[in-house]
Amino acid sequence: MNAIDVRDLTRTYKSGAEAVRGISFSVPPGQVFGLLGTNGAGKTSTMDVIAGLAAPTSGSVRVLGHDPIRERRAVRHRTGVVLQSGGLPGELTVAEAVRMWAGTMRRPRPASESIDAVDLTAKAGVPIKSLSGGERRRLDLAVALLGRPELLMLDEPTTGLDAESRRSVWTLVRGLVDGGTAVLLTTHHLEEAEELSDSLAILHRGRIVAEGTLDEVVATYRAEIRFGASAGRPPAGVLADGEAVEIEGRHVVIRTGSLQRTLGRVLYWADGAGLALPELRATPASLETAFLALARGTETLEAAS
Ligand SMILES: Nc1ncnc2c1ncn2[C@@H]1O[C@H](COP(=O)(O)OP(=O)(O)OP(=O)(O)O)[C@@H](O)[C@H]1O
Repeated sequence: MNAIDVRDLTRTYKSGAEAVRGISFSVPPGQVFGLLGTNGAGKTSTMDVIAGLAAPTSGSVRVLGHDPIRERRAVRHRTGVVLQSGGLPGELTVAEAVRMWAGTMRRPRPASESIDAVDLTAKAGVPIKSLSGGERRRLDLAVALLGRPELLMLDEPTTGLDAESRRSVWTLVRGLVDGGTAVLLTTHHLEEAEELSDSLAILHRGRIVAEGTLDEVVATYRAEIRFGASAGRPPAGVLADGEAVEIEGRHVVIRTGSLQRTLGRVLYWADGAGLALPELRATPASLETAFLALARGTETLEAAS
């Protein structure tokens, strides 16, 4: 059974804002599903429905086979959630807060084990209000881990964490996933999505615009060759159909579905013309390329062909 099944989900706010406009995806056990997107794309609106905090406007959501609102009791003990606003009382110490949460669970891990898993043992006696932003984020994660969840929902879990803490959270998440936990992850850190996601979807204005494994998503975007505009555009015949050439600022930019072939042609042209291509750079497609293409409103290769 899938940890999450989302079918034709929409969510419209009272203001009329259509935050989610008909999305479907599934997350099997033991996998990380990355939900990515531009600001306001609908990630948090989707996560809230899956976490049982809001009802869908239409469509259906199943979490571990259950309706996350109507069958909340069946779901609550089997899931862990890290949302953007962790709401633990600031007067309590780290250890007190984690023990308090453990008291509400059926078979919690020992509080010290959860605290240790997020490297907060040295801060166990410190009041939450004195923690740094990154330490609070790790405390939220410690609480989410307490119930040995089958599904972890992580909404931007490493925002505000330094590079070392971020990596230790990644290692922790991968360890849980190797043990069979499913993870729904939203993040603005593309490196994090690349590092953790077994599959991912990119949301844009409430719709999924790209979905699949990292390789599948990236393969639908174009690689880029760029060099100084002083060299001029390659003449007709150098590039194949469907390869776009533009002048962007001081650079000639060529976007292509076949980096090796196009680069070969460009270099052959430049050699023949006795041109040195200033600041030549060839960049394969990546999640970053995909995002920049979204921001520019550029079509994917599939849509363009
Ligand atoms: N409570 C609300 N009332 C009305 N509109 C809302 C509400 N919450 C979010 N929205 C709108 O819904 C859309 C999606 O917002 P959402 O927070 O789900 O996006 P997001 O992908 O999580 O964004 P970000 O990356 O900026 O956190 C946005 O246009 C936002 O303005």
